[in-house]
Amino acid sequence: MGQSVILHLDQVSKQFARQDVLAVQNVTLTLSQGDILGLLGPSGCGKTTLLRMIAGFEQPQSGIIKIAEQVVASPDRWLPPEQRDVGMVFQDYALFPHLTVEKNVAFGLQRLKKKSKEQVKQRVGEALELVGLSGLGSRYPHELSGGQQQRVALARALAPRPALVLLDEPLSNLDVQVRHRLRQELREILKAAGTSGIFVTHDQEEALSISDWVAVMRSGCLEQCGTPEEIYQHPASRFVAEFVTQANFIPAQRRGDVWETELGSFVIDSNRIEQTFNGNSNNLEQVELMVRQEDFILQPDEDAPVIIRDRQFLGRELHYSLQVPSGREWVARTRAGEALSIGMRVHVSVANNAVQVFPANSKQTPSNWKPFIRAK
Ligand SMILES: Nc1ncnc2c1ncn2[C@@H]1O[C@H](COP(=O)(O)OP(=O)(O)OP(=O)(O)O)[C@@H](O)[C@H]1O
Repeated sequence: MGQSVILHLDQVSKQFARQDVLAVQNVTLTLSQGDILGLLGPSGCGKTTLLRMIAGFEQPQSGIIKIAEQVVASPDRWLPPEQRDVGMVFQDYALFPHLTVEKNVAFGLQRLKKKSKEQVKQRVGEALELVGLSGLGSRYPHELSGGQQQRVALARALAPRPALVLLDEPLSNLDVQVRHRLRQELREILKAAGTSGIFVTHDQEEALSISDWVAVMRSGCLEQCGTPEEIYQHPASRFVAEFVTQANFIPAQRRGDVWETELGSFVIDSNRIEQTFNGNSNNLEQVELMVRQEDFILQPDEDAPVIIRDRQFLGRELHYSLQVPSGREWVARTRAGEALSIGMRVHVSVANNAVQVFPANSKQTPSNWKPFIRAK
């Protein structure tokens, strides 16, 4: 990460009243100045609760939260949201309908004392320019598109130049094209402002494309935190692999140094397997090999046992559902070119033998387990 630390969470937990399980459990993480963190995970995993604790809308049961070196929540200290130097952007924009764009943005500056009218005007102008809305200051929210309204919300959060901007599913109310465009803009705006940001999403692609760091949550816990590339290429658990990469898992049986699968055999160096399973691989007979959708290579072959059950055309890509003799279904993704027909038999191989080994049939990955990547 960069230099100075903007946010530090130490063992932060939260349990809501009348709930048996913790909504957030012992989360520890650090974010550096200027970095963007995506909080990713399925519905109910605790993303919003964690964000709200950082913002000051929820109080943790235990743990410490520091923003820009200042303790904002701990067992004996609590700062309300307005004293935390954070900006917040909500999913539904939360603009004041009766105020113009300028006044909405200026509202964010109210808590900054000793600002003259001119200074407020200048800050509002700068914030609107940053989000590309100069010239629209006298409009009302209902005179703007959804994407423009969300940019006003972003300008309002950025105008006071907070240490940190927190965004709760900021793009999820927008239609897909605007969402894709604003994704890139959001990153550029935060980078141009030099502001650190944390945004919550359950959209893998969104998290990977906007963030410098991605934190994947599961049942209140942090399952993995890393760069988008690390998360995608080296998922630390089967949960992350399934949630982020939507990879295929193929059972493999040991025959000496060779692992046999429905796809054929893979030679995997036994030292690496030892490392992967922390020296507990002696009696290991079965594993699962993870193959990412884009690493499958499909070739028409009348004698092959794999059949194309379905095909989806997605513009630049084709998605194939593959039916294999065991009854499992795999998914392959190829660049759109000559499409293979539904019902066709195909020989399936793996590009560069890029498989990753996971414990067999284990949705619950042991905590001391490290993934093994076959060299590409
Ligand atoms: N105010 C509350 N009172 C009681 N339980 C709550 C409250 N807010 C959230 N929860 C529970 O805490 C857990 C985590 O919720 P949270 O909203 O943080 O999840 P999330 O990952 O943001 O989900 P989503 O993506 O659906 O918004 C859930 O089980 C939820 O039902």
